[in-house]
Amino acid sequence: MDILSSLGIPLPIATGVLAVLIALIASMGLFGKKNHMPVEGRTVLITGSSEGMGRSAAIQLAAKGANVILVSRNVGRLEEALVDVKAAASSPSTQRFTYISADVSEPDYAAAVIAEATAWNGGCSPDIVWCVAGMSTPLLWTDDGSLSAARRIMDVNYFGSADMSRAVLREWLAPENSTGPGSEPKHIVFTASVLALFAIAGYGPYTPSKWALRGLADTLAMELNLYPDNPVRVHVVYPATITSPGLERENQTKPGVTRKLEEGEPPETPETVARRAIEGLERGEYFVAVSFLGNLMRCGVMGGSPRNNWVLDTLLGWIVPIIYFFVLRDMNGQVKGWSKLHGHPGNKVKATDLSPGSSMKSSSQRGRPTKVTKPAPPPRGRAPRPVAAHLATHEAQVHDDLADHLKADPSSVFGDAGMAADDYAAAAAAAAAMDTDLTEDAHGEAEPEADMDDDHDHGAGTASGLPPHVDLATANMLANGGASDPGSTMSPPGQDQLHEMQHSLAHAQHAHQHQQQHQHQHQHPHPNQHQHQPPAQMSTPQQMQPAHQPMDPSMMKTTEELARDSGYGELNVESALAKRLAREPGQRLAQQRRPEQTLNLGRRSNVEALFAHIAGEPARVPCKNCHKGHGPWTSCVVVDGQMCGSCANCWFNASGARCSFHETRNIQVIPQHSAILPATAPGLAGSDPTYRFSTPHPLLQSHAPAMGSVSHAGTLWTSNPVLQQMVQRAMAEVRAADKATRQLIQIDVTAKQLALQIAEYEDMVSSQGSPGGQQVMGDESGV
Ligand SMILES: NC(=O)C1=CN([C@@H]2O[C@H](COP(=O)(O)OP(=O)(O)OC[C@H]3O[C@@H](n4cnc5c(N)ncnc54)[C@H](OP(=O)(O)O)[C@@H]3O)[C@@H](O)[C@H]2O)C=CC1
Ligand SMILES: CCCCCCCCCCCCCCCC(=O)[C@@H](N)CO
Repeated sequence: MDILSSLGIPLPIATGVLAVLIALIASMGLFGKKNHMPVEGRTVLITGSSEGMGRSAAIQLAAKGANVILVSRNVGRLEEALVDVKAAASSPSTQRFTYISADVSEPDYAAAVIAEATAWNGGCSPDIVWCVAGMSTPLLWTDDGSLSAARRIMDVNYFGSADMSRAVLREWLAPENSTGPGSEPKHIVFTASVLALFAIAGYGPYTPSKWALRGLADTLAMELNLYPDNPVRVHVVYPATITSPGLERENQTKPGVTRKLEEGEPPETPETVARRAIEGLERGEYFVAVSFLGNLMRCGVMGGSPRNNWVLDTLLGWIVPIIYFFVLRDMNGQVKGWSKLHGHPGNKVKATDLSPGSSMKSSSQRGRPTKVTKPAPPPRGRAPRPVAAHLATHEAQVHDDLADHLKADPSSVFGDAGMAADDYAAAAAAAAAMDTDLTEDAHGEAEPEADMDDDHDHGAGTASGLPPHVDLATANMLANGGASDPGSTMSPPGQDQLHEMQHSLAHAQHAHQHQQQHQHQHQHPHPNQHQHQPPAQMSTPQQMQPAHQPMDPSMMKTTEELARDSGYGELNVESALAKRLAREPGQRLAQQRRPEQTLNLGRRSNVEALFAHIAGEPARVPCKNCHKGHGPWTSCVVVDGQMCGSCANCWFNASGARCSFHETRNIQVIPQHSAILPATAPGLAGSDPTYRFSTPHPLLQSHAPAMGSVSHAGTLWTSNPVLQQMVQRAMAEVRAADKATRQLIQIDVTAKQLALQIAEYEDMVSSQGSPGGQQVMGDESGV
């Protein structure tokens, strides 16, 4: 009831609602004995079941005795999910499980999937089909890319489910498949969202796709009466926020105001949502809401839809408009308040506009490139929100994976390299613009996106839509490891020269390495890692004040090596995050609380957890679970910006959702973009030791935003082992270098210094009027 009282809803109404709710629960007890959707021995096909709620539903239905067919695109993740689903089976000897890789957005994909499923199932079509596959790219409606996002989302969320329902209904409803009026019904389940019951600002590209599902379901609910001999039930599930990989992805583009508005309904884990959804299906509900507010919202929209319970739904339906009077007043007030506080959304760079390194400028400047930052044609319209990349990266990467059966990990696309959606857009643009020799990781994301552009109109929002200053800045970051600030980028000639110098330096170093291939491997940043280096990587001593531990290069071990030293042999390093961490300098040996315990390192996320434990930074105050002595290892370690903020211990064997550091537990502190983290966030920083918004070191200040791209924003390098390692690595590199290499390093350092000075000068010019060109506090925190 918290939300109600906080919304100022009078007590009598709240009490009335409560009374009806109690009646509702009681009536469920009275009417709810029969299981309307038994699954034991039956076959369930679930789309979108490799991750998130779909995966949890598959596991729980397996535990209830169902045979399960998983459907999604990424084979690697399907295989992983299949292992967990099999492990949950209640009678493993008789239950059967498989997966089918398919893209639900492909026109006419479903008939083939149903045919394959039917063949696998001994000629019988699945008894229950649950369409869960979905995606979301929250944006303001006038943002760049929102329309192409809407089309894409409609293809996945609506047509993906519509096609599947049609394919399976053509099977189920065929005359030769009649089973008689009394037979156990088949079930087609759609997955919508509470947003299909109550819309909030910022979900324009998404909400209609879910409303459309409601329309289709109502249609089918009536149409299915045409087939009394082929009983089929249709259902729609309405989750609110689910702490899934999908949520992490959508948060990359979510407008600040949207985050604020959705705080009213607390996030739930995929397991909880799946469990409540299944309970509702078993009760025989048509519209399945999985929370109290969800149920209220459901009763508020019933219109001509079939009711779960005519009496209660109607009673609640009378009350809900009164509640909405207050809710809408409050929410519209919040939106107006937001606009008062933050100004016209188009007049400033929103959180997601910020490429790493750009800083919030004074309001007169926001989003408007200056002469210096704008060397080529002006950007179109308002400050661009390069979102097409968000759409394209995860998605295109999966396409790519499917094509060559790579087991890459798109779920960590945004997290793994520490690059946000925007960075990928910029990276792609930069790649196109400069024909840069991007490192592997960047290729992985940038190229498929280019492919996507052929099919969709995303390209307009990315490569061509981005103002050149972003392209160049990001290209610079990619090329030299991040020493640039898009808000203050050098002019193209300077950039080009620097780039060339670096290019030749890289070549020379490479050649040199070939000549003397020896102990270099530990000191030399891996080519992939190079782009993740915070900007100060090769800075001069007066900038970096190297850590005073003298370092023996041969002492430095990678995380993977330390994992082996800790007794974990044979590791399957598959996910992008694991790959990255494996190469990073290890910080510690992993010490198990129970050394006799054998950890399941066949699971990719567990390898990530192990590596994170070795490479990460110890939390100042352990999370609640570690404090209680849970988790495999003896210390509480986090890798900034990874694993949804949860610690390595909690990430092990779970999604970390229970970790008290988990970002969705503390939604206000999730950085929209780490580049705009508030310099100080009293209370927040204090309450969560993993978020340390210390004022950037003065020497790093101008580069702190760029460091956002490597998820170290706001962390003092002196207290950050990764940065320390970087300094040490740089020292080691120089010490180990011979004369020729040292000369090259000297050129590199000088070039970077020059670039820094140009950048700083530009920053100064472009921030005239804003206080010192300093990072202005981010506006997403509500602080
Ligand atoms: N997360 C949330 O806050 C909410 C989510 N929802 C809805 O609930 C459902 C589940 O959400 P969530 O748990 O977050 O899901 P996730 O985003 O975590 O997972 C999505 C699943 O769908 C699959 N998928 C995505 N696109 C396609 C595609 N084109 N073809 C085939 N499979 C695809 C993914 O696998 P792969 O990438 O391998 O294809 C994955 O298995 C979705 O329909 C979502 O819209 C509703 C309310 C809130
Ligand atoms: C009578 C009723 C009272 C209403 C109270 C209003 C509370 C607003 C909650 C909005 C929650 C939005 C969750 C979005 C989930 C989703 O679908 C996306 N995450 C997917 O992208």
